[in-house]
Amino acid sequence: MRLDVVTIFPEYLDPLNVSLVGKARARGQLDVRVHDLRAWTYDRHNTVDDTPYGGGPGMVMKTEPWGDALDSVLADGYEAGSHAPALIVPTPSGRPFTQELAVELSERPWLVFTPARYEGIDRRVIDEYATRMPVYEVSIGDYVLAGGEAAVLVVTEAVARLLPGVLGNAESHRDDSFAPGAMANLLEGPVYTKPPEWRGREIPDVLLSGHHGKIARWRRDEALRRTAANRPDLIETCDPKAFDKKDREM
Ligand SMILES: CN1CCC[C@H](Cn2ccc3ccc(-c4n[nH]c(N)c4C#N)cc32)C1
Repeated sequence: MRLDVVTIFPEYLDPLNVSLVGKARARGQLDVRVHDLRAWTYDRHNTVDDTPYGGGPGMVMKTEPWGDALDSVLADGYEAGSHAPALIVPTPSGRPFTQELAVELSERPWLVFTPARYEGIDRRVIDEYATRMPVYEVSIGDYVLAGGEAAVLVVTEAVARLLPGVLGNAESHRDDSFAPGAMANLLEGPVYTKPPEWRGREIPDVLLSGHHGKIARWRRDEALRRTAANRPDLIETCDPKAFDKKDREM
């Protein structure tokens, strides 16, 4: 998979050099290219913004730098293979970014991110590229950030960990929250490791029992309890029949 990011803060994407994404890049599983939008400005001040038509607060990012930047990035054609790019536009007015959408994006060969700043990008840029490729306007949550770069980090990590070979078996995303199956749409339960006693706090006996069926049932019950407490909205989306089937397997 290839990821391109066009931004006025390229250094904001430095975390893509470390940890899971950094390792995937080093192994050649991920090709990440970060571009400074100001490289496509030609005035003395490297201007990327201007006042909004119709008035209002803040500034709007100009069409020309974005158009020149995206044309340049897309011209690569990704070795002119059958690599259809998709544009990923972080915005508070976008569709919620979910695990389901992460799975959908992880199946695409090429993602081009356009994290904006100020009050966003002149709408004509999105409309222009929507004539050429799929555009995903996504929001990472119901709060307002100052720009889209944090969303690029979030989406990239959520997508990269789903790519084949990026997570080792030990870190499998099989039991992820929101992954399909009996644990679908359930939050993770509590986790424990050595020492067996810490400041008078011990490990739940079932986890020391070695009885895999009981452990699996306990973990599911804990996930249900935590989901009911923190995300009751997800409870209705669970498939109770999946639990019966899972119980029969335990
Ligand atoms: C007051 N104005 C309102 C419009 C947005 C302005 C800041 N901004 C400019 C570009 C941009 C991109 C994403 C986000 C963002 N905020 N919250 C999320 N979940 C996001 C996501 N993905 C925010 C952004 C601030």
